[in-house]
Amino acid sequence: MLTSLCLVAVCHLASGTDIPEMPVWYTSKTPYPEPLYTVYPEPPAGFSLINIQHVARHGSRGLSSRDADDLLMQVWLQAQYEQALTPLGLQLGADLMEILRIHHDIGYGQLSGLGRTEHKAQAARLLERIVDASALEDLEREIHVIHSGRSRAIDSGTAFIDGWLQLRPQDESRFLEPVADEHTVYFHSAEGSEGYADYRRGERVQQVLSYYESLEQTEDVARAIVEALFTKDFIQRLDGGAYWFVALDDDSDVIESSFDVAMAVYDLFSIAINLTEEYAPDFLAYVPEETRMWLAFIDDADSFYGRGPGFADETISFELAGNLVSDMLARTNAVAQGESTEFATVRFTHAQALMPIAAWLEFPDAHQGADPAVPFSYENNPWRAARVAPMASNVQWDVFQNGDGEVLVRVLWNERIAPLGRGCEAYFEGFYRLEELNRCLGS
Ligand SMILES: O=P(O)(O)O[C@H]1[C@H](OP(=O)(O)O)[C@@H](OP(=O)(O)O)[C@H](O)[C@@H](O)[C@H]1OP(=O)(O)O
Repeated sequence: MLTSLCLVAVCHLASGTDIPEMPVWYTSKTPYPEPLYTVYPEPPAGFSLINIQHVARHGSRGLSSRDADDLLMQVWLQAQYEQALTPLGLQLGADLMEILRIHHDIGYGQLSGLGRTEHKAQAARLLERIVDASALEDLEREIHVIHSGRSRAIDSGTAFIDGWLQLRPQDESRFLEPVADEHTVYFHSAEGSEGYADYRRGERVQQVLSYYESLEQTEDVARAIVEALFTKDFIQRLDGGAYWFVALDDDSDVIESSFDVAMAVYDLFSIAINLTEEYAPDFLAYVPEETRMWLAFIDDADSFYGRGPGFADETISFELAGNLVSDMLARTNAVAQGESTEFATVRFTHAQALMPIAAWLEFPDAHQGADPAVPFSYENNPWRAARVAPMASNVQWDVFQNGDGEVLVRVLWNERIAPLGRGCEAYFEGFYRLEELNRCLGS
């Protein structure tokens, strides 16, 4: 009795409600919160694992491009030249030098040591989850590897496979050559995504983001950050247009205001927590406590409209995730019908896929669009990038079949049981009949 109760209790905890708490000012660059429990509900007797469908964001990384570090260094050097640094501002210089050095060593947009660790550990937990599966021992059943084509995604796949082979070296020949497939895992950059690109850069999104930037609270937060670093005269010159700092690698990345400085400081804080294995300095000292929530909110709003649920009256910000779901369904059906010998397909991509698929599948708190007349806020919407798509976030389907050919799919989100939306009826908690998934998720 205790065992079954304990299992039920743990399963409930592993059902997506045991998300480890993290600082409320973490957003899309949150390192992966490993599940507190990895005990899952099992399928009924007679069902055995036949296939796994997996898609994950790359692991923790450095800055995606040379911007916040380079730009802030330019601002700092100008302030130093004008003797316009506060004592904290003086300290910032050494930390900027260190973060620039780290990026020189690992490269911009690259996986960090923590990122590799995250994916190696995910492979180990997946194997632990399916350890009794007889199909795992059928070395003729191949494993497909798909990525976005960008190095951090490719390297995440390599780390995942390394983690897998450390435990099962006999599987080396099962992993097929990794291939890039933008259509299914990088659909916002693939052919046919022009409508999304127009939306992402279009007036509707820019208007709502400009609205947030215009708010008095944004001004107050920016001032609190810059006044801790620079003299008032320097800040007045900065906001008066006296300077125009441009990123060396991309002239669209500029700092020309206190707001730009504040977001750059926040970006460095956000990325430093991805670089713990590189001993990156802690930028939290430069983000006063009273500013953190609002900066996180501004960052989340950009992700929410850019690749999350977006506006409630349209689906353009996430509808292309249907390409990925269709691929997962097609492969599952092919194996169930005996038309494919794949054991698993593992995919490695970006927030641009994991945020939209969470909205498309209508996972809890991941899909509520914003009323066009009432902009997204932390008060009116539960969406948080740190929970929806942290680094290495993932969706996994464990596919089971019995002797009668019936198929059940265990749906996991960030390695926890998660209920699907879109009217999908669960067979029981965490499990869906494949025919139900074809009905509620099929195109
Ligand atoms: O704010 P940055 O420039 O880091 O934004 C990145 C995206 O990172 P995110 O903001 O989603 O944390 C990055 O997604 P990732 O999953 O690869 O980390 C994306 O690839 C990169 O192009 C930037 O997105 P943007 O929409 O081009 O600003």
